[in-house]
Amino acid sequence: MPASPSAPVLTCHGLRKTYGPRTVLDGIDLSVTAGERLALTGPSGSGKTTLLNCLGGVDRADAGTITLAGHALDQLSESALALLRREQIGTVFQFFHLLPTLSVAENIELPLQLLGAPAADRRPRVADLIERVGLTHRADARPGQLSGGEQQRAAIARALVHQPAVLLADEPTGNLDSANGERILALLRELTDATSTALVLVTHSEEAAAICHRRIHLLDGRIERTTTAA
Ligand SMILES: Nc1ncnc2c1ncn2[C@@H]1O[C@H](COP(=O)(O)OP(=O)(O)OP(=O)(O)O)[C@@H](O)[C@H]1O
Repeated sequence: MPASPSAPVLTCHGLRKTYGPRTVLDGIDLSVTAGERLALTGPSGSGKTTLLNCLGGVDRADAGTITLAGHALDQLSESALALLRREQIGTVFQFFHLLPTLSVAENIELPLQLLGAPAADRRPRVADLIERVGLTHRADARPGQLSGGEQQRAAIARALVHQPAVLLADEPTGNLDSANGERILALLRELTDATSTALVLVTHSEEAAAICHRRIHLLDGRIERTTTAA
């Protein structure tokens, strides 16, 4: 499964993050190209989620640089960073984080609304994504009426509807049984291939790491090893 040989869409150099006296990330360098899937693995507490949050601009690092779609995150104002995140990042979580009062279609449409896309542009994008994740027949349901696997499929559609450069996923199969987990992984692979979206995937699961082109294993906030899929 060759990744696109294009320029990196997300890089970090010398990333460092501390919480009080504790150094949680200690000099992380990585880069991801368009269409590439990168797994972040490592024991509990090794810094995976902290790294994902820094890469996504949710947390500010204490030192080092992060460049997303050509923009150095540490040089952006809060409002410019928020806009860049909205445009260039999609996020999938373990517990779905869909808004319970909105329908599946409305949840998926939300990123486009927040970006101010006209309704005429939003509708075909939403219809396309709902179909790709196999939820057309559930478009009007509320998230609470869906199974966990269906909620995660809706969350993936929401994460990709605005065509971000990077999809960040934190244990996306962690709350699913193995059959639903497999379906979610197949979907992530298929959709990131089809859209050339880079994926950074935090996981404890071998099956999830196996859909990735490369794996970075963290230990105590440092990269212990990097492996490339055969
Ligand atoms: N807001 C915070 N304040 C203080 N310490 C924090 C904070 N967030 C994370 N940490 C600490 O940073 C370390 C790394 O946490 P992180 O969540 O990144 O690990 P992880 O590798 O994702 O773990 P897991 O696999 O259990 O989710 C942990 O020791 C954690 O307790």
